[in-house]
Amino acid sequence: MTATLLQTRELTKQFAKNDVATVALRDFTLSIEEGSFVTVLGRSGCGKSTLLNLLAGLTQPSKGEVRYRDRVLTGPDTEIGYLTQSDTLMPWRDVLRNVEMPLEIRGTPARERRAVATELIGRVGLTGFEHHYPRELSGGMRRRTSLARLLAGNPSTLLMDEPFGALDAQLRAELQADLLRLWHEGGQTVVFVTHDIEEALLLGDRVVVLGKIGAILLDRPIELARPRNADTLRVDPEFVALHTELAAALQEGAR
Ligand SMILES: Nc1ncnc2c1ncn2[C@@H]1O[C@H](COP(=O)(O)OP(=O)(O)OP(=O)(O)O)[C@@H](O)[C@H]1O
Repeated sequence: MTATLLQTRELTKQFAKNDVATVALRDFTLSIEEGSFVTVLGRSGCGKSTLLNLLAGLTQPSKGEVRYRDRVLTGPDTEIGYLTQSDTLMPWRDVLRNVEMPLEIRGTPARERRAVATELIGRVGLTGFEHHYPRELSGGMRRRTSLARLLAGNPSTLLMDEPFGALDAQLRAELQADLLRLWHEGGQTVVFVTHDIEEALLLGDRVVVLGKIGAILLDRPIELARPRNADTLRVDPEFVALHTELAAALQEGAR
């Protein structure tokens, strides 16, 4: 039996700016099982990034709580890794030293952190680029470096906010495949935010569709066989039916 790892209870987040209040998320309740790959699908502005920031412990809820391994999350946790939409690589550090960062923070001895970082750089396909700086890399290579840095912290949970959104279709497909392989090898729990239906179906064990202020419009297990190949899936009747169902839910949420 799988255990619940991450749980939100009536999570609400309200922002105030110039005396105007915006509710980004209201009474959001969700349980995520350990080792699962959950994709969160929703249109722009529905509260996806707000949700991930709360799950990462980076912001505190206005109401409700996030529980991680059955304790209330009150701040960032080294077990929870977060890959944001934008690049947060240190421009003055080369690939190797960027990937070493989480290990450095933890006080891992230099020799060991070099070995771990070098291995991870290999796993994301960047061997040979250890001494390149972020400005000398393509967008896809920067994302791979960010992924390696995320894994260097050895988190058991990966929160990913549209991590491949800005990449061309081919690169995106490559990184999706890399991520699935790394997840398969590592067994982490993944919460992956996207606004792309195909991406949600290609990656997830379960798709949660959000409407306005984080209302759950649909929470659907995805039983498509793995490994999933985008080209063959597109003509798979089960995939087509799921795509139609998710598109309808998204449309409903826009009303
Ligand atoms: N720091 C903030 N201050 C004020 N309002 C905010 C803040 N962060 C988010 N919001 C508001 O909360 C709502 C949800 O924003 P959020 O970034 O979570 O949406 P999203 O679904 O991630 O959007 P996108 O897909 O475009 O990234 C929006 O109306 C946004 O303007």
